[in-house]
Amino acid sequence: MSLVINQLSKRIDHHQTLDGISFEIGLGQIVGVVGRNGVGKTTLFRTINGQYLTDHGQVLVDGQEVVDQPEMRTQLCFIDPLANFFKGATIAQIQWYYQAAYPDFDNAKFAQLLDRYHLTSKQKLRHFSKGMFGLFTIILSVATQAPYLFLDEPLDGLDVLIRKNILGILIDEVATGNRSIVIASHNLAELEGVIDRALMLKHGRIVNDYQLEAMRRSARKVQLVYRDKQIPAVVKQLGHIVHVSGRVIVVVFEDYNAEVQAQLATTNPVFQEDLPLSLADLFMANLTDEADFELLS
Ligand SMILES: Nc1ncnc2c1ncn2[C@@H]1O[C@H](COP(=O)(O)OP(=O)(O)OP(=O)(O)O)[C@@H](O)[C@H]1O
Repeated sequence: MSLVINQLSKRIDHHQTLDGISFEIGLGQIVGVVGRNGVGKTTLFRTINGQYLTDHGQVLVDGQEVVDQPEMRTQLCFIDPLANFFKGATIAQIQWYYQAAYPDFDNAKFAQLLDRYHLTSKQKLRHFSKGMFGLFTIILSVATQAPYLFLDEPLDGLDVLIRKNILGILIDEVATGNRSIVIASHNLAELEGVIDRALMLKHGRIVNDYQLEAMRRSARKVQLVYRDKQIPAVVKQLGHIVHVSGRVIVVVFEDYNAEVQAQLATTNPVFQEDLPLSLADLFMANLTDEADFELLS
C-alpha cells in the first residue's frame, strides 16, 4: 500500500500556501513534517485529508485518487486539533460517529487506551484540558485503524510522561508494518527520536526530504575557530552557519565528503571539532533567513 501526494497546490487568500508538493509514503514509517510557523503544515494535512479542496494535484491511495473514491478516505485519518465540532459530545458519541466512518474501528483498542489514561466514555470533550484533548485525539486516531495517520503537534500540551508513553504507542503502531504516521511538530528533539524521515517545508514546497539515518552518515556539524573574525568565503559556500560567537562559528555541512574536508583544511582554522548533529541543526541550517541572522551573530 502506498500514499502518493502528487504536485499538490493550494492557494489561500492570494498566497500560494502549498506549491506543487509531492512525496510518497509506504507503510511502516513515521515521517516528520517540519517547517517554520505558518509555512503550511496544517494546510497540507487539511488538503490531503479533504478538508480543503486542492487547486491542483492529487492524493492517491494505492493508485486511486481519493477525491474520486470517497471510501478511500477510510485509509486516512486526520483529526484537526482546531476543529471544535466535537466539543459538546461525549467520548461515547464520538466513538459511535467514528465507528460509522471507519469500518475497521477497533473498539477493544479504543477502550483499552481510554482506560490506560483514565478517560471514561461519559466524559464530554468540552471538559477536557488541552493536554487531555490532544491525548484523546491520538487515541481516537489510533483506534480508527486507518493505515495513514496525520497528527498535528500531537505532543503539544502533554506532560513529559504522557509524551513518552504516546510516542511508545505510535512506535508500536508502525512496528506492525500496517500503518504509517505523519507528524507535524515543532518539538524537533522528540520528533527526531521517533521519525525515520523528515520532510522540510519552505515557501510552500518541500525543500528537503531527509532519510535520517543516511543524513546522519553524510552530514556533519563542526565548530571552527579562526584567528580573526572574518568567516572564510569557502565555509559560507560549502556549509550553513548555524551559530557565530566572536571567532567561534558552528557550521552544518550536509554533504561532508573528502573534497569539503580538503577545502576546509585550506582555511586553516586554529581549532576544529565535530559536534553532535540534531534535526534542530538542520532546521536552523535550512530555514534561517536574513531577519534571524542577527540572532546568530
Ligand atoms: N482557513 C484559513 N483562512 C485563512 N488563512 C489560512 C487558513 N488556513 C491557513 N491559512 C494561512 O495559511 C498559512 C499556513 O498556515 P498553516 O496553519 O498551514 O501553517 P503551519 O505550518 O501549520 O503553522 P504553525 O507551525 O504555526 O502551526 C498561514 O499564513 C495561514 O494564515
